[in-house]
Amino acid sequence: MPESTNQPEPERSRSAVRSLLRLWPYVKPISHRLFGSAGVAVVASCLALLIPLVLKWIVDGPVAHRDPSGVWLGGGLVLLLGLLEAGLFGVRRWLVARPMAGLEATMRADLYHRLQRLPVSFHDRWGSGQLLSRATNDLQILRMFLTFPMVFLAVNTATIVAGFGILFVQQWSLGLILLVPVVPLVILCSYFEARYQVASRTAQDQVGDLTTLVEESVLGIRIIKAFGRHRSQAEAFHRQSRELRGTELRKARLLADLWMVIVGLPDVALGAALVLGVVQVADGGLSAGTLVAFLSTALALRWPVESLGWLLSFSNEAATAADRVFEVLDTEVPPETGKGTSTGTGTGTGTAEEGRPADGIRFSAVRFRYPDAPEGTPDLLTGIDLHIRSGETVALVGATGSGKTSLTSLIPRLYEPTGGRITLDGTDAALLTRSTLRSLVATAFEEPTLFSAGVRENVLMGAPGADEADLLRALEIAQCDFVHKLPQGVDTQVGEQGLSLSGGQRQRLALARAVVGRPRFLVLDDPLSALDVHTEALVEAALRQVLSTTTALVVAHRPSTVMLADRVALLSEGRITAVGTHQELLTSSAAYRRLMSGQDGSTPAAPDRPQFEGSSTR
Ligand SMILES: Nc1ncnc2c1ncn2[C@@H]1O[C@H](COP(=O)(O)OP(=O)(O)OP(=O)(O)O)[C@@H](O)[C@H]1O
Repeated sequence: MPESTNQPEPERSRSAVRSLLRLWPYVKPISHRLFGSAGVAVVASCLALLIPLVLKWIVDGPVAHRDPSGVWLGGGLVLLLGLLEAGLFGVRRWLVARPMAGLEATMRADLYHRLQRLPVSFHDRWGSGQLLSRATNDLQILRMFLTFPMVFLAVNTATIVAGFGILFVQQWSLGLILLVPVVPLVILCSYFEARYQVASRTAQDQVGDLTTLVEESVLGIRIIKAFGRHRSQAEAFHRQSRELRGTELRKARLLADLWMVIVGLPDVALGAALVLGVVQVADGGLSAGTLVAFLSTALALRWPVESLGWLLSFSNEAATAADRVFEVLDTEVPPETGKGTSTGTGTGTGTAEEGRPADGIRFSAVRFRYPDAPEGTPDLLTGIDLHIRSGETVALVGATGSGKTSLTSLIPRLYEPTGGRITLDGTDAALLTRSTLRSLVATAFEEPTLFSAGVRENVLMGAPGADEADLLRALEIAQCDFVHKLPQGVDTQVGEQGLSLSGGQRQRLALARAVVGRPRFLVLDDPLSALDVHTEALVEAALRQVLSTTTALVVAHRPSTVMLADRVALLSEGRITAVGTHQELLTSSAAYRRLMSGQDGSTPAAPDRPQFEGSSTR
C-alpha cells in the first residue's frame, strides 16, 4: 500500500501574507462582522490600558492624601473598567462565532464540489488522506485563525502602539528602555518564521499521509487480517507516526526558542526600567504614582507582546493550510466538452439527439495513455477500432494488464482519449457534456461499491429522476429479490455503516444501479468477478436480462462471461486484434484459444471449458 502521495511538490518558500490574502473572497461577505469584532477588541484592550492611569490617580491622589473615599471610588472605577473589558470580549466572540462557522462550511462545500468535479486522473495522483485532512484539519485551522489569531495580531499590535504612547507620555526615558528589544525581536521573529513555515508544511503533509495510511488500514482490514499483514502495517504506521512526532517536536523546539526570546528580552528591559524608575523616584524626579502607572502599563503590555510568538506561529500554520486548500481549489476542472471531431451527424451541442440512427458504440483509431504514466512509456492503447452494433453485447477479452478496464473507462470519459474518436449512436462522445454522456452510459465496476445509505438511495444513484416503479423494475432485472427480505426492505441501510451484503448481492445491486436509468449504453467491468458457483448463476441470470435491454461492452475474464456476449473482441498490445463470435475466434485466433485455455497465465478457464466449447453465444 502506498505510504506517500504523488501529488505535486508544493512550493516551499512563499509569503505567508500572500497565502492568507487569498482567503479574502471568503472573508469579504462577513468582513463587517470581522472588522466590527476587531474594533470591539481594540476598545476592550484600550480600556485595560486605562486601568494603570486610574492606579496612578489612586496612588498620587487618595493614597497620598489619606482619603479612603477616593480609594473606594478608584477601586470601583477599576472594577467597572475590568467588567467592561470582559463584556466587550464576550460581544466580540458573539459577533464572529456564527459567520466563521458559515465561512468554514462554505469553504468545505467549495472544496467538496471541486473534488467531485475533478477528473479521476486527479484522484489517482492524490492520496485520499491528503484530501481528507485538507477538508477537515486545514479548514478548521483556517477558521480558528480568522476567529482569533488574525484579529489579535491586529488588536495586539494596536494595543502595543497605544501602550507605548502612554508609556512615553508618562516617562519617555523609561519608555525608550522598553523599546530597545524591538529591533532584535523583529530580526529573530523573521528568522524563526522562515524555519517554522517549513516545519509546519512538513507536519501538515505528514498528517495527510498518516490519514491515508489509517484509512487504508481500516478499509483493507480484511486483507490485512487474511494475509497476516498486521506487523508490516503497524511498522509503517509507527514509522510515519515517529516522523510526524519528530516534526512536531522540531516545531515545539522552534516555538520554545521563540518564546524564550519574546518573553526574555522584554523582561530584561522591564527590569532595567524598574531599577532606573526606582532611582528616579528616590531622587524625586518621578512620582511614585507615575512609576506604578508606568509599570502597570508595561505589565499590561506583556500579554500582547508575548502572544505575538504564538500568533505568528499560528498564522504560519494557517498560511500553510490555505496553501494546501488552494492547491486543490486551484486545480483546473477539464472543460465539459473535449476536443472531439464532429461526425457528419454529430451535434456539437452537448446534447444527444433523440431519433438518431442507432449506430451503437464506435471506436475509431482511439489512443490512450494515463496522464501520470512515466515519461517515455508507450501509449497503452495505440489505435482501437471497434464497432459495437446497437443492441449488441460485445465481450472484451485480453491478457491481464492489456488495458481492458482502461478502454472501458474512456466511454463515460472517466479518462479522456489522447487520440481518435468514440461515437455513441453517431455523436462524438467528446462533444457531449459529461452529464448528458453519463445519462446515456451506465457503468458497473469490478468492485461494486455501495454507499452508507439505504438500498433505495444506492440504486437510484444511477438515475436521480427515477421513481419507485423504475427502482422495482431495476431490482427485478438485476435479480435482486433478496432486497425484499431485508429487515426494512429497500430502506435497509447497506454499505460501510449498514448491513453487510454478500459479494453476489453487492454485484447485483451494482447492476440494478447501472440499469435503473434505462441507459442506452452499458459498460460492465468483469461483473462476475470473484463469485461462487451458485451466486455466479444468479448474477449471470441477472446479466442476461440486463444485457437484453441495451448496447453493452463487457470486460470478461472468464469464459462464462464471454458466453453472455454476441461477439468477442480481443485486445492485445494496444489494439483490437480479432473480433468475432466465440466460436469464430476459437477457430481463427490462436491467441484467443491460448487466452481462453488459460495458457497465457492470465485467465483461468479450466472449470468453464466444457461450457464455452459449446456453440451457443447468447
Ligand atoms: N490510473 C492509472 N495510472 C497509470 N497507469 C495505470 C492506471 N491504471 C492502470 N494503469 C496501468 O495500465 C495498464 C492497464 O491496466 P488495466 O486495468 O486497464 O488492465 P486490464 O486489462 O483491465 O487488467 P486486468 O485484466 O488485470 O483487470 C496496467 O499496466 C496498469 O498498471
